Amino acid sequence: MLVFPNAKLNLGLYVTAVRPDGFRNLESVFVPLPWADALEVLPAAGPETTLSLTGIPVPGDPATNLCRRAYELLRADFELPPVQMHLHKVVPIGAGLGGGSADAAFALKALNDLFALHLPAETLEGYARRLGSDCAFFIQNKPVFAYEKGDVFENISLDLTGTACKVVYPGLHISTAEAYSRVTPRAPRHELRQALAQPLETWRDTVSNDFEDALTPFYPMLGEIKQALYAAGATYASLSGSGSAVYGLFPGQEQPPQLELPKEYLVWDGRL
Ligand SMILES: C[C@@](CO)(OP(=O)(O)O)[C@H](O)COP(=O)(O)OP(=O)(O)OC[C@H]1O[C@@H](n2ccc(N)nc2=O)[C@H](O)[C@@H]1O
Ligand SMILES: Nc1ncnc2c1ncn2[C@@H]1O[C@H](COP(=O)(O)OP(=O)(O)O)[C@@H](O)[C@H]1O
Repeated sequence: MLVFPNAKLNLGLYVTAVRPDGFRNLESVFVPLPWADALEVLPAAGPETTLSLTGIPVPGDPATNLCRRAYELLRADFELPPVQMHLHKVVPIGAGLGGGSADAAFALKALNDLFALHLPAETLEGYARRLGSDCAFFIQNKPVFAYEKGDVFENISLDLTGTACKVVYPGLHISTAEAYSRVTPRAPRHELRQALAQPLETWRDTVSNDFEDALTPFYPMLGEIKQALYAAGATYASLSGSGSAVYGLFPGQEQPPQLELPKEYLVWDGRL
């Protein structure tokens, strides 16, 4: 079975409180971004479960790769045969695009389908929450208002389908834990669902990401990319999640414009 774990963008992100478990409560809107890895999951030819990797190198021991952890989590509850998995990594890591979380969630969905476990979305979301705060979003993979740890969702009627978008990753791996440690929780600046219900032209003044304010003084390139996106005609631009990817939205355009950027930056151009 071949699946394509896609990334996500955060439209606005407020870090609102430290929780008793040490994690933070947040408020954000998550939308799928069609920049994707490729993940193949097959019954193993031999007795061992294996994971092979190509594409962007994934830091850490492959035994702790989130695809592998997704398999082990289900195997603890179901009689799964060994599998052979192959992940071709395309989405940059430590980018605020949720790429690792997507791999984990798509691995759960692929195993559910491959072995006809018939687990409903809510059950898969429960497993996904155990692998990471962002993971559960990718089970249903549709725009949602996310709160608590970013793993509880409310449906929203926001349709950005077809909107031209440019995502710029400056090659800077910001760990999520480091990013959270730099943010002081505070009350949301605006009611996010109300702000996003207004025309996209107004978002620049009302929709913000607390990580952007906290991280830009340490990484000025984040502010420079955002300014370049606005100078190129973006209607809205922001850091995604805890960074370091910055995106611009160009509604009404066929494709986002070309930008002069350092050669080492990774850029995704497309439509949502
Ligand atoms: C910031 C966000 C916003 O969408 O995305 P990314 O920038 O990573 O894509 C998410 O909250 C990232 O979720 P995820 O990447 O799954 O984080 P986890 O693996 O659960 O946690 C990594 C670390 O981040 C911190 N953490 C994470 C989530 C949360 N609600 N509060 C936290 O304090 C904790 O220090 C934790 O040890
Ligand atoms: N399949 C995977 N893809 C990406 N990262 C993975 C994967 N499996 C485990 N990881 C670990 O997760 C970390 C990425 O997490 P994070 O900084 O939250 O990035 P992201 O922006 O992709 O959510 C990496 O440092 C890596 O060690």
